[in-house]
Amino acid sequence: MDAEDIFRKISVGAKFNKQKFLVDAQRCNLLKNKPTLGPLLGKREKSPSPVADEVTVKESENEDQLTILGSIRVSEDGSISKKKKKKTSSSEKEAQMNQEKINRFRNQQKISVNGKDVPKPIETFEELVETYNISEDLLQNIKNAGYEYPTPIQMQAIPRRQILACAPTGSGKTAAFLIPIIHHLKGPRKLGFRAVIVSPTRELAKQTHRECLRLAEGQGLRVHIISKISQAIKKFGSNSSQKFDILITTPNRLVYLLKQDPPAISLKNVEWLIVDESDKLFEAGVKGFRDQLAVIYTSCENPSICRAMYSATHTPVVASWCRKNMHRLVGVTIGVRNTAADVVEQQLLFVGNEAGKLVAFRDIVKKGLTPPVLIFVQTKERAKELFNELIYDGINVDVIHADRTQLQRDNVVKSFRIGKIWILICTELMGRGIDFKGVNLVINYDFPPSAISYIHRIGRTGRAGRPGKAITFFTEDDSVNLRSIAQVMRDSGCEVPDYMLRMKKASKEVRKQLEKKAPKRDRISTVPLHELERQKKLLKRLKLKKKQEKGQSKDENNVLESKARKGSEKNTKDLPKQKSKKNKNKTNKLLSKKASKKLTMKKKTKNKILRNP
Ligand SMILES: Nc1ncnc2c1ncn2[C@@H]1O[C@H](COP(=O)(O)OP(=O)(O)OP(=O)(O)O)[C@@H](O)[C@H]1O
Repeated sequence: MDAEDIFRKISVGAKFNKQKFLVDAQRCNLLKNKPTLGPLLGKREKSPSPVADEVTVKESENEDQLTILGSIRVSEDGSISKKKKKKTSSSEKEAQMNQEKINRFRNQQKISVNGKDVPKPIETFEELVETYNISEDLLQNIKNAGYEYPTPIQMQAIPRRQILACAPTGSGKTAAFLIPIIHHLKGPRKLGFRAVIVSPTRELAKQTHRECLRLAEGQGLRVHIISKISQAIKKFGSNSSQKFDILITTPNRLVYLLKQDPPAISLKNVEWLIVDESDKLFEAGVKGFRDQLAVIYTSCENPSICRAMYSATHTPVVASWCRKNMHRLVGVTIGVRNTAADVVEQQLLFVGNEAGKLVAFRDIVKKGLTPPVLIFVQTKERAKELFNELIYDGINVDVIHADRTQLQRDNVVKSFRIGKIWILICTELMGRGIDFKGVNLVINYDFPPSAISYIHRIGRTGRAGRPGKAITFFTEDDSVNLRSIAQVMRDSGCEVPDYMLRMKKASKEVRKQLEKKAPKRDRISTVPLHELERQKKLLKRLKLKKKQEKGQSKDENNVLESKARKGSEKNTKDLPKQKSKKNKNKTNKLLSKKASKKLTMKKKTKNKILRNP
């Protein structure tokens, strides 16, 4: 048995540092003489890098031996000798054993970490009291929320560190960042905001606000959300009492306040900055918030600030920014990055063409559908069209999109939460973060613009470990992202036809284009086009007629008004001109009183005359 055979036997399943191994292999002349090791060494033709050369020199004193795995050494003649074990102290041994235990636990929970001195994950919430000294009240709030055990992301993220966290949809990321904030702020102060949480939509900000109030109950912390800008300017400005602690906001509103002259809010005492849905907020362009995030980032001047980025999806842009800018960063990933929650049963449904979608949906309804259901479409126009179709089907349906007023949006969300609405048609606006408990089915009526969007959309079901289902309609026009979405499905254990995975990958440019601009689709309507045109014309004519009628009655009113004005002008010749409507009315009342007095006087004198001719 030669060195190579021994190496093969003992290296089954081991991970190698190619660079280091290259050096060792060279030392034993394995590279020159034994080409069979090629695949393990990567591209063999390449000469070792200067770093490798350096290592070769340093390790030259061991030239007669090839170190393969930690404690085993192979001499040139092939015999194995046990490396003299370095004497380890009992405390070192204990530390080693503890680390092994931690690693085993992380493996069980599918937690992977990177960074230096990563804190030990907690196994129970009670541990937070013992190890991190969190208050019994906070622990009680956690329990009152119904959280018995921490989820994997909570296990690893609650111990305070700057963090880049990636964990599946519905896995409890919100509490993972709220609990450490509530604990570390240690009650109210008069320093202005000390924690800022940025969310991409107002709906998500409101939801996080609610969760924060629930977890911070009894702690005295003042948790705010920016509802009305005008109110916020007065409330948080420099003249205010600075009696606020946590702010949950969308980037635009906060930036608006920061850009006032003088700024209507100060972030100088912020100790925590949380960027929720970080990959969304890092997106540049009209749909992204990158510039706004930069303004917020620079306004948080506190040098000991702790920043954390959370999302269910990981993008290299966020990761590289964090690596460059966040000191002692800890990276935490739960499960496999960029996969859908594995509790969601996913299905792709070929519907032929646009008209086929309505047929397919009605078919699903016929077979029986358990509400609540979310239906995603690509634009607000299509959301309105689909709503107009389904409203006549006798289904309890409503729609939410950016064109609806804030009050309407709030009411729809509320109604859907309490079960008043069974089916909610929505756009990408509701794709991220929204936690509707118990959504049974997500229908992607329009194909998602990217695999990332797909993961978030279908993540509205299957939350907190509950099962869920997602059906995605597709037509021949949806081939660009079919492959990547099929891959996401396969990665989370769903069956997909092989041909989808073999499809040609669309170029990055084409995919980006699709993300920026939704593809053109036939309108959603069962009414034939000519009938639709006829209805449109009819509606136009009706509107015009109404306008004309209004105009006519306006003209008539104008004539009457001008007559009345002339009359009153006569009576008010000696009065100063009245400006406001209120004053005008007062004058008219006064005049009419005077007139009626005159009239009664006249009548009285007339009667007198009549009585005493
Ligand atoms: N430890 C826990 N035990 C049980 N349920 C929990 C726990 N932590 C959070 N939850 C519940 O899980 C649900 C999902 O949590 P959350 O909204 O924080 O998910 P998320 O990871 O932020 O999802 P998304 O990526 O979609 O934003 C919520 O209803 C929340 O109340």
